[in-house]
Amino acid sequence: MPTEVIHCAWLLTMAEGAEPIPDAYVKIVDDKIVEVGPWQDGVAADADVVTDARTKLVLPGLVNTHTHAAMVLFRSLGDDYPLYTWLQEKIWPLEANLTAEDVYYGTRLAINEMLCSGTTTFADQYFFMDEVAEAVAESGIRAVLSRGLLGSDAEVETKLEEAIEQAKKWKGKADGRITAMLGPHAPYTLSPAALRQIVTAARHYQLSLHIHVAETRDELEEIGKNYGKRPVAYLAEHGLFSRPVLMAHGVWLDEGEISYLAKQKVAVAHNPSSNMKLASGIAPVAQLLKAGITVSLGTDGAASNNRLDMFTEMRTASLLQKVANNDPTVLPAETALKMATIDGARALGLGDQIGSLEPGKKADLIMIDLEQNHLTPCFNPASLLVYSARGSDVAAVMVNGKWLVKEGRILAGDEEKVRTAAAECAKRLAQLQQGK
Ligand SMILES: N[C@@H](CCSC[C@H]1O[C@@H](n2cnc3c(=O)[nH]cnc32)[C@H](O)[C@@H]1O)C(=O)O
Ligand SMILES: [Zn+2]
Repeated sequence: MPTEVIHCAWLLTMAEGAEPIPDAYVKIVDDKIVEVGPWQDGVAADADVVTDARTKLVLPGLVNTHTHAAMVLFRSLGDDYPLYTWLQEKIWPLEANLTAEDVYYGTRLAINEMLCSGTTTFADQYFFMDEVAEAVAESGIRAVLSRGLLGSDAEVETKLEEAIEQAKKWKGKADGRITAMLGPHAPYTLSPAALRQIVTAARHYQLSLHIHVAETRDELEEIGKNYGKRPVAYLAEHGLFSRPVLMAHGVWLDEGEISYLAKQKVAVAHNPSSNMKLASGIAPVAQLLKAGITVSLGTDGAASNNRLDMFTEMRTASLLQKVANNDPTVLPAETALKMATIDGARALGLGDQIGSLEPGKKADLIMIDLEQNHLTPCFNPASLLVYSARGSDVAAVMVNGKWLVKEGRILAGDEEKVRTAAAECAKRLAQLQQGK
């Protein structure tokens, strides 16, 4: 059993009520954290490896709770449109030509981008889930995967069968780093019958649901026109909330819906950059938090962000709520950090395994290099992380007790190969689109 002790300048455990600890240590045995605390002589006496991080800040790995990883292939191919136009005219035609190989390399590229910017767990909703899972398994990252379900009832039936098989096949694989959910896409891409079928399957196989809800005003209007209801009521009518739900966006929610979602213990994945770029609106994050809802952060796909950098999302979430509420005390740095770590873990049903650095939890942690102009001085580590740091400040990343990034680079050493292969896939897809 290899034992590693990390000696760091600052430690943010993100444990309930814990303050940042200066001159601290983390002790790791195999894939788990066994001790944390202020550095003392002797704490590393039984260590096989002592990592000197006395110029670094250590915190839990960040949790990206909503993305479509392989969409990195479409980065910059459909900028500056509203959601429906973007999906129907730009993205879906591109996705129609995607192959399993494209999704594999796209996901590998996205994972490299995420790891290098401090994300250690991501929740994905895409297709070719076997290839997504292979990419996760090979890269060492942790993920909660769902196969997106949308289309005609017949299509959904086939995709649902596939999704159930894939969920069974991958659950707990890659040393327990992979878990699965079902991914009904959105209220406007599924019929009531399809929705009910997905919910029935989720109950039968005890799976949670990852779905886009109340993202745009257009969605509100369309669901209103078709069903005479708001999206949450429509989904509730078909039993969606009888399962644990990870709700992406939740931009257009009223007070009644917010208290209903709190009662149903729905977690909301807030994607501030995507919401701003598509001009979808401003999610009522301050109100959601006040209602006691678990609010986490996500990047959404790189075609609507266009980064997969959770530091950007922490900063943007905080600044956006301040200006929207005309109140600079709203969403302070500590809250943004919680959303990106422990609350992200809770939103994915992994709160007892990851999200904070506490004995018994998995060793998923990141290190920030403090010896940089824009990170000096360090009076308040949480503030520094949310308002000043960027993804590129991540020096090292450990997932499940294994170092995956050191000196800011992927240790596996195939970054360039993945980048070249993904760029080739993207080029082919863009050309196919143009040739139409
Ligand atoms: N097209 C696939 C399933 C797609 S899964 C996830 C879908 O979500 C789409 N998507 C990405 N970002 C957003 C968003 O912000 N709102 C709604 N859908 C999105 C994405 O393009 C993708 O089509 C099939 O044939 O089975
Ligand atoms: Zn999305």
